[in-house]
Amino acid sequence: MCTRFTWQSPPAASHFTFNFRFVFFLYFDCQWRWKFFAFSMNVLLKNQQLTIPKSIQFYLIQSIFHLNSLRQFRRTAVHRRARRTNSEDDENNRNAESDLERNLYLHKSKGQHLLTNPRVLDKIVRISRIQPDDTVLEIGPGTGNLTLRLLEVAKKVVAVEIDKRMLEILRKRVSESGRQDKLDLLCEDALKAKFPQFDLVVANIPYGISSPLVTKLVYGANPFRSITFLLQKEFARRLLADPGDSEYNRLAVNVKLMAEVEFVMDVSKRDFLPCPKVDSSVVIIRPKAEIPTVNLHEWWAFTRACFSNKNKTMAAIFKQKKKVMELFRLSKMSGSNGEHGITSRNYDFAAAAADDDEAEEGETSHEQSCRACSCSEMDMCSYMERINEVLKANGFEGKRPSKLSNEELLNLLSLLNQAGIHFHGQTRPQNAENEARPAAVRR
Ligand SMILES: C[S@@+](CC[C@H](N)C(=O)[O-])C[C@H]1O[C@@H](n2cnc3c(N)ncnc32)[C@H](O)[C@@H]1O
Repeated sequence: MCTRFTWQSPPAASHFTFNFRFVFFLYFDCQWRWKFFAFSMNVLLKNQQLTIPKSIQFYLIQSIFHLNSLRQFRRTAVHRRARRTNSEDDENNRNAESDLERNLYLHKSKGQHLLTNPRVLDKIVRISRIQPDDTVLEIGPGTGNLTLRLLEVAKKVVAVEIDKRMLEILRKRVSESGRQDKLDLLCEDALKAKFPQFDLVVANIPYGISSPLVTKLVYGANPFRSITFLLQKEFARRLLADPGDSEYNRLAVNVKLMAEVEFVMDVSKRDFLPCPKVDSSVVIIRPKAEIPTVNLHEWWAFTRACFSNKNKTMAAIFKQKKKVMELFRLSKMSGSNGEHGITSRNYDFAAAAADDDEAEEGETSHEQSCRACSCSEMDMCSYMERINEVLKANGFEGKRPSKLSNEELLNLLSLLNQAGIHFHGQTRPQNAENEARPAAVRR
């Protein structure tokens, strides 16, 4: 049996529906969701045969006009604000933008959002306190909106850019300014490049490489005075987080060991071309005057173990058989790595940071650990027991990594090391000469 569907004409249009259609047409130049909303309301009210008093109809029409003009006003204001600057800035930005329109397709995958607000650019340069004899490292110069300003105040700028098309535009703009002798350009991936000596870093970086790049600089071999970075707002908040904050995480812990992070300002997404989906923040990272004496490989492995479950208690973290087995495997494995001579100089912390971002999502499987570990069940149990004894004896059992300060974490690591528990085989006493040394020094 089949049911026949017959179309029945809708009830005669009431006075209201006529007016509501008018409202619908007023919305015609608005976004699709408003159109959809107006259309659904029209159908709904028509089928219900509802009538709405004339005063409310009038009010509705008025609000739509009001909304439209507000939106228009906001668009104009943002546009005007982005352009408000002195004439030279205007000229430079216009040239770059017209170059872009003619030649460039901006790749979101490479984080190509150019900072166009001159007031923000000026402030970034001002707060970086660049001296006339400084060499500045800039990662991702793009078309050079920031580079041109850096060249005005620094002795030299070393710019590392992955996109050749950007470099062409940058070269052209810099030679027009007559400062090409002060600029060294490297067409490379900043994560793989070997940076020459520099005094400080100032950059609006591609947000996709924030974590390994910060790690590479803070744990790298180049001493620096400060790093001024424009970062995604959420990432900046994570860097700035303190123990107990919901954003507190392993990256903050590792960076805070070596450096201090200071918030400078938030930057609206409307200050970029093209406009990204997220807001940004400027932060300054300065190396600590005194860095605790700790083996960085050991610290790295320890914080990795703690922060993969940062809200569990320490006892719960180190009771997970899979986790402890993984630790035991790593400590054995890196013991053998010592023969290959991993030292702070050649250990790639940036690559490890990139790996860790993924590792926090999923760990090695139980079977993988067992296979790689090749240890007896008894060895493993005694390792686990020793960890738990130290936690209990020193009151760390019920504490959560996300609430512990770096001092407390350092203390716990030292207690565990004293009890013969190492998270990275290379750090055992016989390899003490491999002690990792931080590159960050205050100058
Ligand atoms: C957010 S844009 C900043 C552009 C410019 N500094 C500005 O503020 O207008 C990031 C720039 O970094 C470049 N970039 C992306 N990934 C990179 C990488 N791995 N190494 C070096 N540069 C990279 C992009 O091509 C782009 O020009």
